[in-house]
Amino acid sequence: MEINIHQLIEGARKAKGLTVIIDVFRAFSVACYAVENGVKDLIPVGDIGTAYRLKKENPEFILMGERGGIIQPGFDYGNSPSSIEFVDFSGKTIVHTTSAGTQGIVNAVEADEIITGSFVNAQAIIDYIRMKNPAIVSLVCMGWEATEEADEDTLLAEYIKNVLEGKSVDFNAILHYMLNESKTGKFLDVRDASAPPEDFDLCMSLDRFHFVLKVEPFGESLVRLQRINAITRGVERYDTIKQA
Ligand SMILES: O=C(O)[C@H](CS(=O)(=O)O)OP(=O)(O)O
Repeated sequence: MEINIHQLIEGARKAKGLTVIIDVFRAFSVACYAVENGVKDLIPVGDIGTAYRLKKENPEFILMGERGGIIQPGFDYGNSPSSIEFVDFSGKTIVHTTSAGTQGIVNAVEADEIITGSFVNAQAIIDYIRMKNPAIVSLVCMGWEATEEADEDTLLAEYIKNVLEGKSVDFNAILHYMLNESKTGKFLDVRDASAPPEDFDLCMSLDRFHFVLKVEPFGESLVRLQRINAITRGVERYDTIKQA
């Protein structure tokens, strides 16, 4: 298995094989919280205009996401896991657009298969890659606004790669670095209310969820994130849970 780490939009465009689009702060952490809370269809889009159009055509849809980290006019939620941690989304459709994470999905045009990446489902991602055993794995770190590399995304990519290659990992050291040294780790502490400090803990909550989110076609031109549950952690058994 060849495992490559790529960065930012150009990295997403180069990604081949089984591709993990990584965005720890916060797109693919908040996506896991939304899916855990029962969302029926989670539709990632790159263009905010597409999000507004979908809402206009389907007023019952929920808009979630950000530009510059800030919730946008007409949006129901920003990109903050703490704002949705206890929201019941059963039966709902969410359209999600962000500056970095969802841009990676729409740019990974060479990938055979795309799943999302965050620490909250790291072990499930590792187990899923092992189960699929592809020739090439691409780990794409989306960074800040998809233009500047971010520590947390690169650290997750290295964590996944090291585990897959049988090397040791130390999540406590990662956490310590993110809390005390990383510029992007401190970022959440000083931001406005749309990125409250609680988001740090929720995004760095290792293996809180035992599913991966796989990108699959949805309708004529959209994609959605399909939940694939890990039945047994660390063992190569998976069950595909079709969303209702
Ligand atoms: O909302 C976030 O935390 C970030 C903000 S930024 O655009 O990367 O600065 O968005 P995301 O797409 O989740 O990285």
